Amino acid sequence: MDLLRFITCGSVDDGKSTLIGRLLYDSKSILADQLEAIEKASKSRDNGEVDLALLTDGLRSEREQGITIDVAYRYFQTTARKFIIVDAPGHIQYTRNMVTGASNCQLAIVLIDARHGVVEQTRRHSLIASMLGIKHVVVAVNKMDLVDFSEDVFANICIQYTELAQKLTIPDITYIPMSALNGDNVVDRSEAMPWYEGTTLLNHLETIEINEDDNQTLGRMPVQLVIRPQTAELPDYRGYAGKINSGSFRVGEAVTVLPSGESSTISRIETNEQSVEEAHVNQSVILHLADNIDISRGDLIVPSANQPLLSQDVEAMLCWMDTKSLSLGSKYVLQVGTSRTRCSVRAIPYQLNIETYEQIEGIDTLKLNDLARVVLRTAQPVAFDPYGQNRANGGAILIDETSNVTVGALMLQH
Ligand SMILES: Nc1nc2c(ncn2[C@@H]2O[C@H](COP(=O)(O)OP(=O)(O)OP(=O)(O)O)[C@@H](O)[C@H]2O)c(=O)[nH]1
Repeated sequence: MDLLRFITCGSVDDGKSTLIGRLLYDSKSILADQLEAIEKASKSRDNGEVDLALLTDGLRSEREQGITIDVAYRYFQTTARKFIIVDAPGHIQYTRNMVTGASNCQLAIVLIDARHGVVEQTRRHSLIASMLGIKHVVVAVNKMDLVDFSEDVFANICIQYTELAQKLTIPDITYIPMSALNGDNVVDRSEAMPWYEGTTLLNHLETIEINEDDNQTLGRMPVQLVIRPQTAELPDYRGYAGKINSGSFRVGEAVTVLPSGESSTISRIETNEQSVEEAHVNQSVILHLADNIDISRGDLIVPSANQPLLSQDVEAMLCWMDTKSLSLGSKYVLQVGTSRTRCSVRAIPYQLNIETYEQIEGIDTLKLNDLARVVLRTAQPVAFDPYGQNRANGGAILIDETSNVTVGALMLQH
């Protein structure tokens, strides 16, 4: 059964927690004891109805403050698919959490309160989803019950969003009018909106085609470990273990090891202690090469016929995640896959205004949650693909050398 990982984002009070609760409740993914606990907790509230947001608001501090403060993950499953919900908080200061949560999602649900239409947060979340290469966005127009289930209100919001999306790169956008509170169009079709001919949210999540999103053509395997037992039984054993990030590899294929550029052919592929002829994306394998070449952790094995970029000058979109600002000229460690190298920030061509998408030039420092284009110079050449072509080998992080803290997320470009 395949897995869909999606993120939910919206402003505070758009109904994110209620929507997730409704999805779990109506798809019968809640355990009986959880339900009982929620029913009890709800009774002490105003009207005694089951408060679905309680299901979702897992963190104690969240309940104390009444807002979501960190990324939370929830799992559920239907007969069609397994799901991981990444629940990102709505607050402006938590852009970095959304970047963290969304980086490996295939789909984003952008919640819009039908009464308010597209707001600042809609622009911000959509920009981040687009930057992170999320191909599928569901615009969930929620609280339709508060606008009399009006088709006009829904249509206007679709127009507003389409306009915004023209400045972004989101290939697939689906609009669904719903009421998370009442359950309209979440799992069950709404009777209150007969004018809506589309599918329900859950049905959309269950049926959307995602397999083609994984990059099938660019074989990339970052070496995690060189295995050389050098025991009496296995005197010559030498394998390179790692997880295939994208594409596939087969026995007999000519490969190149980066950054050294040395070449060989694959002589054997092991997975689960079996030899296989071919291995694919997301499989953990041990590759054996016909020639003895110098390979260590952090190297990237790629097909000789289809190599990534290799450069010491790297451009990227950056989300700055540290409370300490970034300034021009600062030095960090750049990590791509398993490879690490030192780098300095050579230039900040522009910062992105997250609401208007304008490029602001002449910037020399970046604050927490800022998004900007940066130019880095690295100590060692870095092997990478442009993020837009291959998320798996085009995403990177910046690490502060002294604290070892991740301070930035990068989408590498040409
Ligand atoms: N009328 C109506 N109210 C809704 C609907 N969905 C959510 N609400 C209400 O809106 C309020 C906010 O809902 P939440 O689910 O807590 O909002 P949220 O977006 O998760 O907020 P945070 O997680 O704190 O960022 C609650 O009072 C919900 O009952 C809806 O479809 N219709």
